[in-house]
Amino acid sequence: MIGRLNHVAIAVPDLAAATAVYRDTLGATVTPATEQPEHGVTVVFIELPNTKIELLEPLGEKSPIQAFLDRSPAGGIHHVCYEVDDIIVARDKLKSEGARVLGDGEPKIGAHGKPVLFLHPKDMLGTLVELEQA
Ligand SMILES: CC[C@@H](C(=O)O)C(=O)SCCNC(=O)CCNC(=O)[C@H](O)C(C)(C)COP(=O)(O)OP(=O)(O)OC[C@H]1O[C@@H](n2cnc3c(N)ncnc32)[C@H](O)[C@@H]1OP(=O)(O)O
Ligand SMILES: [Co+2]
Repeated sequence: MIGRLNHVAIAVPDLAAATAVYRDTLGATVTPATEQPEHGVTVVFIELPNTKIELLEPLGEKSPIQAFLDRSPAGGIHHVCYEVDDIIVARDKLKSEGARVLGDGEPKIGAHGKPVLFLHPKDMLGTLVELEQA
């Protein structure tokens, strides 16, 4: 059911400093920072030849990544994002097999303008999984 690895996300306490590491130290191509108020994060994408790295900084009072950063103040790998052809078909199959879909269970529009959903890390081998419609 899952297809390409769309991105690996890293939660960071300081987005500008993290972007500089990828741009200046690692020599990668980076996108401008974009606020995603519906998701409670500000995002920079690092464009690699075969996938992307998504740097995430908390935005607003109720950011979903704040508790993660409280536990790991230096930051760390937060989620992986896989592409699926049909996010509703994928969601319903996963739910029927007992996986918990986070939030109200309905897709939101993600950073690439496509529908996304998140699966609880306790149902996915301790890893938060994002699904993005291809
Ligand atoms: C920019 C848009 C979009 C895109 O297009 O790419 C994005 O990527 S948005 C990214 C941010 N949005 C989200 O992460 C939404 C989904 N996440 C959530 O709803 C929450 O973060 C969460 C997964 C429910 C966790 O919230 P938290 O407040 O940390 O909950 P708990 O404290 O109850 O944690 C429960 C349990 O799970 C462990 N945990 C939490 N986060 C992670 C994680 N990222 N990876 C692995 N494990 C995680 C946490 O440690 C707890 O474990 P125990 O202590 O053993 O119970
Ligand atoms: Co993501």
